[in-house]
Amino acid sequence: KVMLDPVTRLIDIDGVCPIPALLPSFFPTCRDSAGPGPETNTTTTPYTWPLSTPCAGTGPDRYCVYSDPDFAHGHGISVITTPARAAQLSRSRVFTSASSSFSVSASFDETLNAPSSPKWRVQPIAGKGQGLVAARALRPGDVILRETPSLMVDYGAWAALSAEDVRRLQAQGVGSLPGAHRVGFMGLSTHDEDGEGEEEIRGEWGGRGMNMTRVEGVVERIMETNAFDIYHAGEVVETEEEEERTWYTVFGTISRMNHDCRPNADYHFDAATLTHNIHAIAPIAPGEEITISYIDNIQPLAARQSHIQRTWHFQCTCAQCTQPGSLSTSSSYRLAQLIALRTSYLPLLYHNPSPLPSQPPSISFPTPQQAHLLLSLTAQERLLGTPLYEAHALAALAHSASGDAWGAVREARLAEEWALVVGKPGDGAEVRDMRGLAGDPGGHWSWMWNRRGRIGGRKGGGERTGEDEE
Ligand SMILES: C[S@@+](CC[C@H](N)C(=O)[O-])C[C@H]1O[C@@H](n2cnc3c(N)ncnc32)[C@H](O)[C@@H]1O
Repeated sequence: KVMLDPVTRLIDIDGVCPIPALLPSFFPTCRDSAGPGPETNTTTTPYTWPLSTPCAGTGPDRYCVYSDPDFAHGHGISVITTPARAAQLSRSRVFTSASSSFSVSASFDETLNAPSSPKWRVQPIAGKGQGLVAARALRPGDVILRETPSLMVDYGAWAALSAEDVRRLQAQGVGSLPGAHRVGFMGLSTHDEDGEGEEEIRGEWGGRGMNMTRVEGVVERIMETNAFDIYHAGEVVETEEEEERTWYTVFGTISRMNHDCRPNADYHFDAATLTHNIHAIAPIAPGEEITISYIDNIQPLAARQSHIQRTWHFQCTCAQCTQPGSLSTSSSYRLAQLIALRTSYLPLLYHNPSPLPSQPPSISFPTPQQAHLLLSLTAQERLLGTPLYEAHALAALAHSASGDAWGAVREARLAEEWALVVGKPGDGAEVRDMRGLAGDPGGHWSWMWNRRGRIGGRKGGGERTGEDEE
């Protein structure tokens, strides 16, 4: 039974937890109807969502707000999803293992009236609203900021529910965050098409003076302006399809970071700790703005600008977008070549099922010359971080495939370095593969692949025969 309360406009499920988001302390017994999931190992303890209403929809299309105000040492989190997926999420390590609990690296600075840390602060940036600025010198690879989500919305909600229901659940999710977190969320930017600008709603949430329809609209625009797509948040899933599902996610402080087509920081989401991680990919001086790219920045100027305008409604004026005409033309020729090379050879790195193949793939390797052109174009375009890792990794494979051990070692070491700078795990597949190639080129799966390919696909690093000779 799902009912809409005519006064509160909230959904009442079976008369349980009628308005928990507004009065959490009055409903301490509200429990996730999905119940705790099975323990994944002996060191974990079952987890139940302290709050799990309101809901909308029925059957498999039933979506609820799951909230935990104590999550991440009192930072709090709200999640909108189905009971089944909430149960999958509640089985992940971050919820079941005390050692995985994480403290958000920001604290609130009363003088600045904004969150801050020894590494960064939030402050006004000319022409961009607020932004993040380095509080001290940062080097490539430094972790600048780690943060758990404020609100995560399962993309399935938009297919299953009406837009009004999604809006209502989103506002409820925000209402269930702890007070300071909620105020911070409501202060996030809502730059939208109508040029309405920022709106702030402070004060008593759900109080009589609060117009909930307006709040729902503001929360929706905050989501549109600030959300990241997160693929797989660590849920304990059973199928690959389930793992592919996406979360529309806002982070209280990371959402303050502005865009640059050639940013000095990059991000990656760590599902094991449910944290978004921001890393420096260039040296950043104290007082310099810390930026990320909102888009795939290896695109021509017009495509970058139209994506930014369409989604975030601002004209990108970063250095890359405002080069003098002749430099901009050169850049577009370079980008066209860069994109062609990446399209041909990047699948070599991201070959399924593992990020780097343990089985030699059927696709072709670049020649060392092509790989070095790709590296040079990447550097000429001032692309750092992931594109540079990818270019060095392809160059390492190209040298290895053609039997040049010294070139392979040099490029594999650089690829390993850039993989670590952008936050790829030290024991992850990408780093292990490059470390393995640098340590023992002759034992790597790619060694002499071009030669082996030419003599009929003989696999393995067996002894060379007369056939191998040129
Ligand atoms: C995710 S928010 C970033 C934080 C925001 N500046 C604030 O004050 O909270 C995205 C919005 O910031 C502004 N913004 C981000 N990058 C910008 C840039 N390079 N130039 C101008 N405005 C920018 C745009 O209004 C955009 O819609």
